[in-house]
Amino acid sequence: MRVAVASDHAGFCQKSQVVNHIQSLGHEAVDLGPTTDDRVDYPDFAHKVAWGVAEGEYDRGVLICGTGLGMAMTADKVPGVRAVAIQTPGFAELCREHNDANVICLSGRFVDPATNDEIVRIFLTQEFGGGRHATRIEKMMREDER
Ligand SMILES: O=C(CO)[C@H](O)[C@H](O)[C@H](O)COP(=O)(O)O
Repeated sequence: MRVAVASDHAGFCQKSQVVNHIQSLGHEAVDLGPTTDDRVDYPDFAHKVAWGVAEGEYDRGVLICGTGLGMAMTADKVPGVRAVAIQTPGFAELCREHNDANVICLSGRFVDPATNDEIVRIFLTQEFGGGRHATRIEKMMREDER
């Protein structure tokens, strides 16, 4: 898979590790910035990843900020994107199996790097369950067309 990765200043400390981890899992990771830990506005980076996924340039996206919350709120507004803030491996599994998430947003301030690595691994390996979940995703995504 081709995976876009970006952060703000609060997630910058974990971004390189996440990029390296994605590559070690056999995927292509594209770092969309920032290049320093200078203070930035997370929507600028959430938009880069979310639009890249929405337009098919990337298969998945990973965003990292302080909490993951602002990144998720921003990315999820882009049509075609299903972005969620994830803090545990269990939620990572379910956001793929039940919700077919295509962007996850990690916390660089409240979740340790090893846990985020495991979250990313699950995000890139867990399949969508389909069936009853597909019906719900169809209903969810209809809002993007209104
Ligand atoms: O999700 C976020 C905002 O909802 C992020 O945690 C940001 O990284 C955070 O807001 C940055 O805060 P700062 O005080 O500007 O470092």
